[in-house]
Amino acid sequence: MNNELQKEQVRVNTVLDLITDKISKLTDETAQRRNEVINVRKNFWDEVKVNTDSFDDYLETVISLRQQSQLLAIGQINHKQSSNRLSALRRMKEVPYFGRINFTEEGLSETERIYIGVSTLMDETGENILVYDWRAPVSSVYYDYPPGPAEYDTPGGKVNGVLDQKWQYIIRNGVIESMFDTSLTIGDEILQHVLGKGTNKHMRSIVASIQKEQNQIIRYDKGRLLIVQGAAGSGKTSAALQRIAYLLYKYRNWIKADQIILFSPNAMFNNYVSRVLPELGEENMQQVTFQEYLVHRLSDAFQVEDNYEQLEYVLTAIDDPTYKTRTSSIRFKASTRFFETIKAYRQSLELSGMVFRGFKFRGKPVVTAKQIYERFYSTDTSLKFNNRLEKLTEWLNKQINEMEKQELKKTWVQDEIELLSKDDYQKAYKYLQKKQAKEDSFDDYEQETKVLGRMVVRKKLKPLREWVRGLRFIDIKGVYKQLFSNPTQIEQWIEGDTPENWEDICQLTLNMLDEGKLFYEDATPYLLLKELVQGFQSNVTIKFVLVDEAQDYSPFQFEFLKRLFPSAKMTVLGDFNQAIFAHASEMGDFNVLKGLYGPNETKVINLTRSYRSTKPIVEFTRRLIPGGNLITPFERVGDKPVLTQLSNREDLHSHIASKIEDLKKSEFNTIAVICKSAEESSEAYEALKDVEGIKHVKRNSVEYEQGVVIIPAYLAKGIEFDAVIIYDASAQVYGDEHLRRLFYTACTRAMHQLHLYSLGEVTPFLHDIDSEFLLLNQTIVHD
Ligand SMILES: Nc1ncnc2c1ncn2[C@@H]1O[C@H](COP(=O)(O)OP(=O)(O)OP(=O)(O)O)[C@@H](O)[C@H]1O
Repeated sequence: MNNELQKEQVRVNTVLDLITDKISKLTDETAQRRNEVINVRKNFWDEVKVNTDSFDDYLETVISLRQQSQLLAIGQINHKQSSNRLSALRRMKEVPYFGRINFTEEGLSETERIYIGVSTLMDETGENILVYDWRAPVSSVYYDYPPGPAEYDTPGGKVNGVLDQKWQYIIRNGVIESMFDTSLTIGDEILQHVLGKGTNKHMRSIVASIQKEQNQIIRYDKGRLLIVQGAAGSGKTSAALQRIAYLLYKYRNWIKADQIILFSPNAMFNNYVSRVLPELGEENMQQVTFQEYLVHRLSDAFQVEDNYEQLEYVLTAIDDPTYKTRTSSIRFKASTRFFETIKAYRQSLELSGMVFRGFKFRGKPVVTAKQIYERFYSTDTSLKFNNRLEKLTEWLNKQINEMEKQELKKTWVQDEIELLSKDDYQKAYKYLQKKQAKEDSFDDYEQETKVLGRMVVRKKLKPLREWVRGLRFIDIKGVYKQLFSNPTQIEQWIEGDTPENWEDICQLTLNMLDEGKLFYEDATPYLLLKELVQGFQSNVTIKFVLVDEAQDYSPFQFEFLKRLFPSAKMTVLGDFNQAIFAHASEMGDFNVLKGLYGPNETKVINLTRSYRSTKPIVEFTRRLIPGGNLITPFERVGDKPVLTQLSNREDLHSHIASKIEDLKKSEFNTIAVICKSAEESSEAYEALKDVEGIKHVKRNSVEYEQGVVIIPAYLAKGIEFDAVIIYDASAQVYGDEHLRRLFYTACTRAMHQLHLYSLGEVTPFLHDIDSEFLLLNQTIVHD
């Protein structure tokens, strides 16, 4: 052991002793606080005197209740703080820190050694920092600078200085396994160390090896919108999660984890990333999929198609007679042009065209749709649309009031009074007693009948009033349908030409709506139109929104998110080379998004270095896409991808099965057989189900499975596997140019090994790839 290492080990030992000591004290303290909370809970009602006889007694009861609740809340906060601190110390006991900088602040003569770890650690006096949290302002120097002049931002302004040395440590169980002077060594040993290992069941934090450009993403907090465009495996998701941890640290007094929301592609991905924040000592943010939100808002009116159902259709239903119509419809309905059309359509509703529903009471019309229409369009058009709707609501309520008076006189009311329950009579009696106290005299019987009658009628009218309050008299489905009911009328709202196959699109849409179904491509436009008409629902408590796999969202959906979260800053992360949905061509890059909050509020960061896969895999995958030469592989050795061409399905399955067995022997944690679609996955599973432990991942799978899985490419998005087998890379399966990005997405899931199989002629995507980058296992016929 060299001298420097020995000295550093001594420091590690001292720090660990201190941590052990703190853990032991804090364990007692936490237990004590826990007992305090339990005691308050147990004795809660003993300390509260419940007495509501007089107003003073009531007041006293409320005060003592409030005091007890406060005591409980304080106890719970104290307990949570000490138990959080305890978990942080326990984490530090394994790895107290991972980095160090020697930094000399301008104007000071002394060079300070700043050690960086997952959390702050003070010495016994509480005055000196032994370890700085990775999110502390000074820690950014570690991630941002090579030795030389350096600076960092603090709330009080910039601090300048000189970074003399930068060290990285690998500490396991309290022992320094290795330490590197990163200013001297070439390459990044920590990265090599981390990336060389196999996959984990859950994504891990990258705190010890955040790269400079990733650090920019993590710490950016200026404009409303941060756009991250990054190659496959460049650490977009990792940086997004570190960013959340950073925001929770920086704004710890202002925001809580549930004020941050991450939009992710599916439930399995949620499960895959669920450990990163707890590992960093933070609570998880809210995680949702856009689909979940759509279902939440629309499922009482429609059966909403799922985004993967739509994709599966696009991938497999080529022979369907309406295929062309449907795909044009998907592209058009996701476009900015359709968004503008909807806005223009909504504008036209100011003058005419709203669709209303009349309503009946006891089988007789109260107001007809025609009357509502006439009333609405007789209001002053200079008023705002929603004010006009308010006025209409008032008018409708008046109609109900009028009717209430008329109904009171009718015989059905008497019949209903007789059917009233004891409780109802009691209520009427109490009401009358109160009234009697105010008024000198009245006719008991007559009054009672009136009160009971009103009670009956009001109860019956309640649903109607709620109906009006919920603006259900607006037939939103009818308003949306109207947009498609006459194919030529779109000309008045659309800019430029009518979309391709428009007449057929209209018919297809109407058919679906009549069946009570909403295609995925219709869901956001429908919801947007609904909100443009009825007023927007918004959530102002959310302060940060992060959208991962953002290339799969349409500009429409972003517009929607912006309106839904008006107080939030947005981070959008994506890669257009992995845009796999049929509407993808509508947004070839994120430039459209610059208009969302305006260029001054928008920052774009590009990530071009790919960390997930070994160098030979990246050398291959980057050749699959245009502009792939801009992607730089991280220097990690490995085997070249291999292509095996087979002429019949039995051979294909036996080769894949034996490859899986070989890979299992290499002790890889995760091996994925990636298919084009769910349909192909089912086929592959049927043929390979005898492979021991093989699992079939479907749309509704929640757990990210280890071992061997068969999975459609679109579900494998965002996650990674030690070894990937492309089930069938033939021209038959990946013949169409629009599948290039899906194919690229599938191949880029591999960390260490990539094996491609092809049944017959190979996909044209591989034709131009030199055998230097893709080893051929069998003879391939090149065109
Ligand atoms: N700075 C880093 N240090 C260590 N590992 C890293 C770093 N950056 C990325 N990685 C690793 O690279 C892999 C890919 O990262 P991640 O999934 O975040 O990339 P991505 O850009 O979201 O990929 P994709 O778009 O393909 O889903 C992960 O295993 C991650 O841990």
